[in-house]
Amino acid sequence: MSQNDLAAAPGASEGTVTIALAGALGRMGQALARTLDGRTDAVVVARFDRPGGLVEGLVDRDAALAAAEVVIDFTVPEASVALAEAAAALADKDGGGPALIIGSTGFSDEQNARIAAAATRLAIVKSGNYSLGVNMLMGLVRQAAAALPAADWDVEVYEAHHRRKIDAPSGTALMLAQAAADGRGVGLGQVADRGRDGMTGPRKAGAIGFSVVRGGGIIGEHSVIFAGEEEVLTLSHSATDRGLFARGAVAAALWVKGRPPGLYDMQDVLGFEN
Ligand SMILES: NC(=O)C1=CN([C@@H]2O[C@H](COP(=O)(O)OP(=O)(O)OC[C@H]3O[C@@H](n4cnc5c(N)ncnc54)[C@H](OP(=O)(O)O)[C@@H]3O)[C@@H](O)[C@H]2O)C=CC1
Ligand SMILES: O=C(O)C1=N[C@H](C(=O)O)C[C@H](O)C1
Repeated sequence: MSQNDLAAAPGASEGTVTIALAGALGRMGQALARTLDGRTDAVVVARFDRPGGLVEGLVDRDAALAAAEVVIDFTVPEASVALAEAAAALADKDGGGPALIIGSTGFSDEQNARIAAAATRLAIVKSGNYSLGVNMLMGLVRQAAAALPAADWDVEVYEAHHRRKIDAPSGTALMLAQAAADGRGVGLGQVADRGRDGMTGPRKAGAIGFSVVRGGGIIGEHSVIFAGEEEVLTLSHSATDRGLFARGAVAAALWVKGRPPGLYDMQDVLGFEN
């Protein structure tokens, strides 16, 4: 498929954001295709997935980068980093190239740094969760963590996902823990307790603990538990359909078009104060 064919995709027009889907064959790629089906404000002009093997309707990554104004990427960390660096190279070459919406999770610190470097050259929105509810929950968690003294209230983050998820804790759990750490004015790296097993001894003062469940088809459950000696406050979110994340990612794609280079998140898209 040539760039001209792509530009002539049904529904594409001046007031439309043209979108390429990375990870098109995956669960989120398919949810995005369903969400975008029939829309005229955001139109899919290219789809791609893991290289190798010809699948009808897919193009290669570089053709997709050349064709779209925004790439929505729900894949794996190494693919997202490679995509960001390829898009940054295009931006360097002729000031063109698409903006990115990155939904993948499970990044290492080194991978996050490479995406941040790419974002000095193009606009990237990156979030571990594109739902309105989770982004609202982050503010509530920050507020509760700031108000409840760490000496009396222990923070635990619980998450549950389907049996096919490959990273843990989830990107959302890490974002919620970060919000709690921000509320307390501490570094998450210093207080995170990511695995308990055996004779652990008593709970470390000030720790933010994680619990991870994997099973069946659970779409995404998250709770932040504030446990006091005589009362427990739990702030929770349940996702019941992946279309939720897809709609949020499309809203981010509409928002990012024409933005200057920078690393944005869903809080920026929603206009929430950080
Ligand atoms: N931020 C958010 O709101 C959300 C984030 N996610 C995250 O999105 C990611 C994807 O989730 P999900 O759709 O469930 O996972 P899937 O495994 O169903 O889909 C990922 C797809 O990406 C493909 N892929 C792998 N490598 C490449 C590559 N180099 N180039 C292009 N495509 C590639 C995979 O191919 P193959 O199967 O051959 O490996 C697969 O088709 C996960 O990290 C998940 O945690 C999920 C939901 C919401
Ligand atoms: O892998 C998933 O499915 C999901 N991943 C994201 C995460 O890691 O937080 C978001 C959502 O919970 C679904």
